[in-house]
Amino acid sequence: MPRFAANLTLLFTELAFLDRFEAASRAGFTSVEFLFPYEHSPDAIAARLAAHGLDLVLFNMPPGDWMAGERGLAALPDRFDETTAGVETALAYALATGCPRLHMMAGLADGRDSRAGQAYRRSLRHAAGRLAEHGIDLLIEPINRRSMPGYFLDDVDAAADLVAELRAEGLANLKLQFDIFHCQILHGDVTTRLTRLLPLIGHVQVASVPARHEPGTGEVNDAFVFAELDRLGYSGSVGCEYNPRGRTEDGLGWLSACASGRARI
Ligand SMILES: O=C(O)[C@H](O)C(=O)CO
Ligand SMILES: [Mg+2]
Repeated sequence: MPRFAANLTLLFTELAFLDRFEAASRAGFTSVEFLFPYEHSPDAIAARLAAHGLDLVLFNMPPGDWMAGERGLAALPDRFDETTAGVETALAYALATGCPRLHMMAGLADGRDSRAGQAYRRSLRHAAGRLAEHGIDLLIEPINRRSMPGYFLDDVDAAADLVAELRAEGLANLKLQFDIFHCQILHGDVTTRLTRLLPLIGHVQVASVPARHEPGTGEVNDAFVFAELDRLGYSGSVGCEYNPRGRTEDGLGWLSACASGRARI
């Protein structure tokens, strides 16, 4: 079975953010991810990770004004300075915590807008260069527009093509963030895409479809997908980026079902 990372933005929300690290460790997780750490210092995050023996496997670069509805800056032509400042901010957290990969969100823009496409490539080239200096990977994630209306990058195959294009230019640390939840909503055909795109994938995430709850509670046989990841030799993590149906701990039975190798969760 893959190594599962607790997403501390969505899980254990019964607790304050900094208290979620201990809860994740107590629940048996050895790694975590989250959207944004920026309300806390890098040292505070690093201290919680160390105190509870957790690895941090992913977080997002600053997304602009999230509360005002912004969902990233990279494809916004007039926000490059803020984008580059965000890379430096995220890099400080990654270096303090040992996080090996960062997700750069594109923002709300028309995917057919050439100016947005040029801005996106400029942002990715800059960020990949800065992160490569420290051996850190840069990830981009296609997100379905039902979950995030207006999001610039909303197609898995187009995202993979862009990763391949820029990797061929030399951005070897640019990788695809493959969220099973978004892929199922956008396209279906999840395991075929996982197989075809595996060389480009830097991180996987999971949630049930359509409700975005615990794995195994939706239309996808998530246990089958996890077994396929094993068969494919995927050595990364699977981020548990779902909204628990009740108390987080009460919904973790799927983890032990996976560990026991049960065919369905
Ligand atoms: O929503 C998602 O699936 C992304 O992983 C994310 O972090 C932006 O919300
Ligand atoms: Mg995701």
